[in-house]
Amino acid sequence: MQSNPSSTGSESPKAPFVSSFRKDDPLRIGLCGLGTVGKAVINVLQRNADLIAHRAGRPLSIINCASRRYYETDGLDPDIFSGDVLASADRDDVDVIVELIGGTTTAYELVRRAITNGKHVVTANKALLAEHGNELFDLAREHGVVIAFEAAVAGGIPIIKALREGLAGNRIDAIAGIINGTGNFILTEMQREGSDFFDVLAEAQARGYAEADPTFDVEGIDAAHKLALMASIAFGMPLAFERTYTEGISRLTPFDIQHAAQLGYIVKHLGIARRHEGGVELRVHPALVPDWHLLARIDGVLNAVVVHADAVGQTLYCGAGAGGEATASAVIADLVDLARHDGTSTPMLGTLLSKLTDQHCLDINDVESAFYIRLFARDEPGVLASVATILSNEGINIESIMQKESDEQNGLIPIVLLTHRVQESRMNKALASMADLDQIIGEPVRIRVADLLLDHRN
Ligand SMILES: NC(=O)c1ccc[n+]([C@@H]2O[C@H](COP(=O)([O-])OP(=O)(O)OC[C@H]3O[C@@H](n4cnc5c(N)ncnc54)[C@H](O)[C@@H]3O)[C@@H](O)[C@H]2O)c1
Ligand SMILES: N[C@@H](CCO)C(=O)O
Ligand code: NA
Repeated sequence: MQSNPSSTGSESPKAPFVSSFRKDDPLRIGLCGLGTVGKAVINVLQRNADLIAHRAGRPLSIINCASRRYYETDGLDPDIFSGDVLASADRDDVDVIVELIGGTTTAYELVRRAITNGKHVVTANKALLAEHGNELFDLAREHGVVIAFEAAVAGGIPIIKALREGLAGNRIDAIAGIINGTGNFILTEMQREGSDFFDVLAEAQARGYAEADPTFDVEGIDAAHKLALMASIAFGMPLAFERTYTEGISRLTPFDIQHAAQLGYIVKHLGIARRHEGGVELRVHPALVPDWHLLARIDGVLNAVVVHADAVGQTLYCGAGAGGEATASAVIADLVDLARHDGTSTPMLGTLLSKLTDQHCLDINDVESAFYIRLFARDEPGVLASVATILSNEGINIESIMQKESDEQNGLIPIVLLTHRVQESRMNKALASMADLDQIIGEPVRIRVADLLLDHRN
């Protein structure tokens, strides 16, 4: 593969890797990891070989494939298979390593080794990039190669290309999205069928949506990985995964999902990144989305990202956020980019790495939201008045309140209320005071109401 160090925007500070073959020769791929995504990459590359070669201007050829196990059904010549992924990075005949093994240990070693050997890397591994990206992107820059990662964020949706290239003329003010397919699949089933959390998780795993460690999906870590990557491009800042506020869906109950629906809201798990005067807000958590909003209608494994930008306004990107072929679509798009040109002319994070500027990340306690609150109270007079007094003492206005019939089994009354916007620290104080009331049983539940800056009412 030929690199052009003088191309505008190049991140290569030193002599780039120049391979021995001409532009019309195949792009030589070392595919590492033959799981859900790896197998799908093979399938799609084989099925659409001619049209991909036409578009790329040359064939894309897997010349080496490494994974723990090989199956005949993987559809590859067994002669190109090896059990040693790290050895793929040392081969002289490989131009690009496609890292689809996942995790942050061997994958980290593999990617470092590929880069130091002058190979481009295409990866779907958001955990690796969110945790080690600042170092790995720098390493790639030093060696004149790129790390391409469209598949790492929102699966098949071309959101990285949209943020980095399509919106390059805009100041991006906010991003809000459903960016974990497993989580959205679980919430959709809980909402529609009142299904049990763990049954739905098992189905998402069987369909190949979930991470090797599904805690990453259900505790919001995977979404935070993806949000950090998008925020870096949108705001021109280094990756700030460790400063992203992260809360998952594992404590949501069908009770709250159904009560939110009665109030006109659908519970979704959102990643939100927003620019403020004094910094940025990076947060991942469940949120109530008004049922008329487009994001409320994104169901199952679908992902959707809304971007708010100064020139274009709001744009919405929607599609399959997980699954083999959908993710393979994004992996192959990156490979086609590399086959067409060397890729080093587009900054990997949309801004030259040397020009990225760190931003202050707001503490979640300083962020303002409206809240859904649910309490279980003893069926005694005065409890509503006590709750209202606590809220009023913190300057919190109530938007609406629902007091339900007492539950026949435990004799407790569910109280569900919506508040106006308030700083999170004040809400936390109010919740602590409510929990201290004798009549309140168990921990109060609070879910933020999404403030999406949008009005897609239709
Ligand atoms: N599945 C999805 O929908 C999806 C979507 C987007 C991104 N991703 C990302 O893509 C990557 C792969 O995901 P997947 O779902 O295909 O995972 P998977 O578990 O199905 O496949 C991983 C493959 O890599 C192999 N492997 C792992 N460690 C290895 C090692 N040390 N040596 C040799 N082989 C090894 C495994 O044997 C397996 O074949 C992950 O980073 C994941 O986060 C997955
Ligand atoms: N486990 C991830 C895969 C796609 O990144 C999800 O469910 O969204
Ligand atoms: Na994508």
